[in-house]
Amino acid sequence: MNQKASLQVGHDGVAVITLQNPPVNALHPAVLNALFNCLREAHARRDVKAIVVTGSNNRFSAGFDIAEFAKSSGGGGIDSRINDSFCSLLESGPKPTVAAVASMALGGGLETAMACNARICTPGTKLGLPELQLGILPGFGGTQRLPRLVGLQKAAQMMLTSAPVNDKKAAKLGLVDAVVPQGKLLEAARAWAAEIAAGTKPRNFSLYRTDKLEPLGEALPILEFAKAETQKRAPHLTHPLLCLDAIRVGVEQGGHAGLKQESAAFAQAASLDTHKALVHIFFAQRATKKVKGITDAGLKPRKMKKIAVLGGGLMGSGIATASALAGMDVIIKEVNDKFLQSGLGRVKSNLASSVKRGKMTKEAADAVAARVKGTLDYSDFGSVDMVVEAVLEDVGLKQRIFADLEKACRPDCILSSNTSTIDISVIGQKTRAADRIVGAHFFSPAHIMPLLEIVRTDKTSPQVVLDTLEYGSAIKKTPVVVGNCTGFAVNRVFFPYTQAACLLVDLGLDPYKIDKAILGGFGMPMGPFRLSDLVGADVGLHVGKNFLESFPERTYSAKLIVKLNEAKRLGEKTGSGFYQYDAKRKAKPDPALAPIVEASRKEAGLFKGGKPPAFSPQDIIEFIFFPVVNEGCRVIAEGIVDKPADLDVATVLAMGFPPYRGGLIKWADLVGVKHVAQRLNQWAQQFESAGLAGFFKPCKYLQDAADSGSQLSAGVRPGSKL
Ligand SMILES: C[C@H](O)CC(=O)SCCNC(=O)CCNC(=O)[C@H](O)C(C)(C)COP(=O)(O)OP(=O)(O)OC[C@H]1O[C@@H](n2cnc3c(N)ncnc32)[C@H](O)[C@@H]1OP(=O)(O)O
Repeated sequence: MNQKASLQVGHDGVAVITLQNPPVNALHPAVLNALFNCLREAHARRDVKAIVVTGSNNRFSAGFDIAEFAKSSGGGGIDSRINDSFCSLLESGPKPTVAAVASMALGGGLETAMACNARICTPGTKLGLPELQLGILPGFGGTQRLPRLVGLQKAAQMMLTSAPVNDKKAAKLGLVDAVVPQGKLLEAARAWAAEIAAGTKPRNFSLYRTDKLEPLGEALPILEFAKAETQKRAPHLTHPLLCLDAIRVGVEQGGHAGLKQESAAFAQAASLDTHKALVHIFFAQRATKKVKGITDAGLKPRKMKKIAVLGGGLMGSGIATASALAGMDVIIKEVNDKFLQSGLGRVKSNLASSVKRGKMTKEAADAVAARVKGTLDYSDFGSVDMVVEAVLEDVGLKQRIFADLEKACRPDCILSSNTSTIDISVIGQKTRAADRIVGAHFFSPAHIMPLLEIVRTDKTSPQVVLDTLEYGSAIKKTPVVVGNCTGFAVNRVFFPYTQAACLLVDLGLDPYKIDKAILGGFGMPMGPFRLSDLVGADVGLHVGKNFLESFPERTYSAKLIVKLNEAKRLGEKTGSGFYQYDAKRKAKPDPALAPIVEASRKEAGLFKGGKPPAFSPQDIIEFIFFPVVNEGCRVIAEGIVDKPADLDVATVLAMGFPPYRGGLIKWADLVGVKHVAQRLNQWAQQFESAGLAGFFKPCKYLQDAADSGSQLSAGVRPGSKL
């Protein structure tokens, strides 16, 4: 069995307990059990005077085994009594303990280390309590020991942000007692443990320390402030408040009372859907890199060393920036010197803004910028491994470019397009290079947004998909492989989003009320109308036409967007759209929108005046998102995504769908598939006479899941007919 802990006693009388569970020594219950048994043995043995706890493969531990959370409902079977006893055995057993920490001590890993009487780590180690990211809180005493080791202010910040600290910071804060080179770690930890046993070094008990804790009069306001900030920043989340509460009880009533509160709070947080959703996203995000028929086909990914970007506009310069930041040499090609210089300038200003935000030094930024060269022709293209085309959305232009690229590039060079609306097969129609043509769809701003949609056609070779996956990972994006269709996965799934919102307005609802329900009520970063203003009503109109052409039976042709275009209210870029904007692009409701809304309603003929229909914020959320779920189900059924969870990751990373709701499809499962189907059917019937049944009618995948009681996340069953 790979999940264990082993015990070795040296001539110095120090027992070394090693946690073993590759790759990150996650604390599976079997590992915890073995640790407990090793500890009991070490404490009992006469030849042992002190104990060192460490991890195999130069890593301490990434915390409790998250896969256990996914298996069980509610807390992964963590039993607070056992946790209490293993940590108190580490801290207050007969013999002193020292944690020898390399590489990482996260979550339960750090909590194990904090229960030891001293901690020594290696350079580069990251230490933190990221449990809140998983919808839970520290459950092995972290809420009590961290504040006592580093002070309340810092501890609360570390837990609430889930951000780890590095070895230097940890030493400064007093979280670790020493930092030593990797080769000296065990030796130093053994010596430290022996010295504690000999009484030449103090034996510290984190749970009982008070020297770092702020006095009560200061501590309580710190926690109150943190609570108020959390409620403002994350109004939908309960578990951060449960965490703060456990800290407060410990500060007020002592560490043991705090531990008790922590256990109760942990159990409560673990029973909530937020926890299930966030654990799902944790694994889903890692699984996007595993694609059937691609990553299991025995192929070896090639590393991209030099890439060319066609077009130095907003997207092209962002793609060039991300690639250069990953250490690649980059050529930007433009049509004239003026455009080229502005493209190169954009790369520099992207980097300058990273310097300004303290993300990198000026020297590092200069070195990255030096890797980006400009050109006006194809003479250098023979040396590039991959091209990303990011020119205007014009089929003819793209086809000409790809024909030129076929001549200018090596026959193994990947030819990719960043198009968001054009069929990838059509782009490559004038070449004989269909097997190495692929979509590389970035989201704006390309150097910041974390998602990369990799669009494969039925001709794209598995090797090219694999290499593009490797490129995506290299530039620190989460790559999701999708099939070729209108809108690919993200834009396609989200096309009913604005349409449903416009339909609600035509039914008599106030657009600002709709945005409020989706923003504050649901937790999207912005409502559909604010988003439309950001993207531009002209772009919205163009994309809407694409969908109308591809899916006429289920597209609500929103007049509201047409009317905004007619009024030249295109959104942020023209200073007004659904909202009006000040010089700082701050949005304000605009009374001048009313006649446009009225004209749209008149043309739609769905609202006869009087009182608008009663829609609660929850109704608004469901009316807008259930058609989005329905389209997501079509995308799953058609095999556009490799697995439903890919859609969850894509919607979270590209659209800002709240991760604590699990992504689009997981959310629908948590809400209840039957409920989703029932409401869609109800609206399909209600709006049939207005010709809108198709907009709502559940697709077969969704209806079948509702009828059979299965989850949408389960994916298409082999052999099922959809
Ligand atoms: C009671 C306690 O308070 C509760 C807890 O401890 S909850 C756990 C708290 N710990 C965490 O949240 C840490 C989660 N892990 C991470 O942040 C990152 O994985 C890491 C920083 C450790 C490593 O990152 P990176 O090098 O990019 O590798 P990454 O791909 O993420 O992980 C490597 C593998 O380890 C797995 N893994 C990482 N942490 C894990 C954990 N705690 N449990 C189970 N598996 C874990 C990943 O799923 C991945 O598996 P795969 O190769 O099969 O996809």
